[in-house]
Amino acid sequence: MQRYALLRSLATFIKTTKSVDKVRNYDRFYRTSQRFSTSLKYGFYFVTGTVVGALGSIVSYYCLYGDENSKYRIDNSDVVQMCTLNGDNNSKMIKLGSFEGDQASGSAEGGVMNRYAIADAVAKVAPAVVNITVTSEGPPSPWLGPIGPREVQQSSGSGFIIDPQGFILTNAHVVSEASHYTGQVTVTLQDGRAFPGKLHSHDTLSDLAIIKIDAGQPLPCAKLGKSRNLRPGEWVIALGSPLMLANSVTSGIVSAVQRESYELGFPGSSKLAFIQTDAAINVGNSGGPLVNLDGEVVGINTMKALRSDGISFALPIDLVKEVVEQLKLHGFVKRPYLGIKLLTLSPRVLEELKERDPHFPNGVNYGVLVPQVLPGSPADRGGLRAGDVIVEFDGKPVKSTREFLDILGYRVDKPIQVKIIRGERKFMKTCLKEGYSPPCALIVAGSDSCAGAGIQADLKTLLALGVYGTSVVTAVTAQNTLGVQGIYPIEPWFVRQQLESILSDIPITAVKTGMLYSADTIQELVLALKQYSFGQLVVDPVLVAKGGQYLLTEDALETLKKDLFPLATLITPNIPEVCALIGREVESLQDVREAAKELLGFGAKAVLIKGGHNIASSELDDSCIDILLDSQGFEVYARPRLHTLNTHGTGCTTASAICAYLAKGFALRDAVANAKEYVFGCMEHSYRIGSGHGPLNHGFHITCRSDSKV
Ligand SMILES: Nc1ncnc2c1ncn2[C@@H]1O[C@H](COP(=O)(O)OP(=O)(O)O)[C@@H](O)[C@H]1O
Ligand SMILES: Cc1ncc(COP(=O)(O)O)c(N)n1
Repeated sequence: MQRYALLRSLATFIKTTKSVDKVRNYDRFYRTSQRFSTSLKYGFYFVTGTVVGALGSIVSYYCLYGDENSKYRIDNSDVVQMCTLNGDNNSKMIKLGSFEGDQASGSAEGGVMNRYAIADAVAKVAPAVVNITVTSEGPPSPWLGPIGPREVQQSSGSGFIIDPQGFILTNAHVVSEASHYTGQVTVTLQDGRAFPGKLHSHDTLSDLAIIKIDAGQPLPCAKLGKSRNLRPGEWVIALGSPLMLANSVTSGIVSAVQRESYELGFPGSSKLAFIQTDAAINVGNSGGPLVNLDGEVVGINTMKALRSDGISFALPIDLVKEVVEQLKLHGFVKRPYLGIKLLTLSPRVLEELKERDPHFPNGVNYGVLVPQVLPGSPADRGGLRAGDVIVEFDGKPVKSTREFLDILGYRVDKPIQVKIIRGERKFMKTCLKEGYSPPCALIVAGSDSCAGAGIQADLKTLLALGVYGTSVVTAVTAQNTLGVQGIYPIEPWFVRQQLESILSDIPITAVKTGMLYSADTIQELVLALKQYSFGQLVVDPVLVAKGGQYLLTEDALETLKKDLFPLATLITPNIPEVCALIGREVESLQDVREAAKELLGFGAKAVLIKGGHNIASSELDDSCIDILLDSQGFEVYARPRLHTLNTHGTGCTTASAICAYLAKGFALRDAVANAKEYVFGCMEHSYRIGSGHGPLNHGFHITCRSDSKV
């Protein structure tokens, strides 16, 4: 009867608590996932929305050709044949891997699995597995508002003790969703003792959180194994509290060892690769351990696919260990940043590249291609260039982006040697692995007290697009949606002082200018730009506000054209500004094209004529057409005209959005296209504020609600 002993003791711990699911229910995000990955057959509920953020801009895959990692790695030879464990016959045994030591993989030669193999593994880890309940207040009653009683909400998930002093690991979503980290956490141990838990630290990107409890005595800990040793087909066990049933055990096999997050429809979070398992994982299992037959934790159960049985995902413990180390050290996770894009050179990709590009280096048989290096990034400073093929990273050969990312790891501020092939030559470069910091841009413009245009709009735009914005103020305006009531110019020498403060310290990769007000201020700006490196320059020649007030003195127009335009990557006049700059009217699209050619003559590399203002011609129908002229010729960007009064700051926002994309390393034409989409979204979701030309909604992707539409 021994085989049932553990099950009986487990049954005594099964408690029913009022609980809401905490396992990731992927169905809710099915549509979002589909947008990203049309090939996905299943719905997924992702770890957190923020996953698609910072890391994606750090090192991201070019998935044009797919990746060899995206193929299922299960291979028949890896799957161990099982016989049933039914009956009381101890002699019914199957051979399975020994999993001992630091071998890269278990082997069927090494050990024997008996009927208690799973129960024995469970016994080792079960005392460290906990149930986590979060109690929080629900939203205010729709009838009584803040004065009414609030419903008490409870949610529950799993976790496990990793330190005898009471540190417990779980998923961040177990403790965040219901409560935004403000609810009360209760941790119930396997023996039924319950303690209040405190959130020690969390990392939403990897969906991990550490909870601390004070039990007054050392607690049993789970032993952490190595996920890199896992093999498809290997037995694994999931422990936790599915559907409120605390101390539940399920088992299955590893279905895939490295299910990349982009395969699940989560682009950007390229560092995450999950263990896929068919062990039954249900709502409430989130944060619980996935364990090997040695009773060692190899993963954290994090999410499951709906519309299918037995497709669940766990965060690999090797990644978890690195995150936990940082969480314990700093309370947050510093992620290494190099600033490159990567493409695995699989045999198929190599063949295609060699066919397409006669200059592709002959000697390359494997490696990772660098299609883009972000300007000013650690990789750029280390000497990496677009087109390089990385063949060795930190002394280890690299054949895929996954191998590259695994070597990159989580530690920052460490120099790392990169062996590359460039053309027919091999080079060794050293890059410093730095913590991620966003690209930095500088805005030189006037302040708009109404905050729809000027410096305020520009900074909001940069923030919304993931760029760190700095500012030099040229003038302060008293302004609202009806017009500009007053202008207080900043002395040019003080504009210069602001410029020096920023350009001498912050690594600026793009500058945008708006209202410059006077010729003297333009001169100071030109001098500073000639003295410091600043990347790309977008000049929005702000001449007149929407209400008709002049934002540039008359004598400054010539200085703008003669001295500033020649330094510009792009100038972005609207139609009235074009007329003022070339001294004649434009009435048709043909006129606009002619004007663009003339404006390019002032020395900027490109000109974008913005089409928010109607021109006399009926050619435009009901569209807003912007026309770009650069060294490659004309490019047209068209969008339907939105019938809204909220156009305060459209020009500033367009130029600063282009500046943001340039700072992020986008090519000019892509920067313009993306900026146009962003401004359209800001306008489409703008609020009705003020009684004149209302501002845009620069944070529409954060605040967007159906009632926010005008
Ligand atoms: N009503 C509108 N509907 C859609 N897009 C618009 C509208 N008004 C302006 N835009 C777009 O906003 C950007 C800024 O253009 P514009 O309004 O001409 O600049 P400015 O604010 O300098 O006058 C352009 O991309 C333009 O096409
Ligand atoms: C300080 C300042 N700078 C620029 C503008 C132009 O605004 P728009 O983008 O609507 O042309 C403005 N109204 N105020």
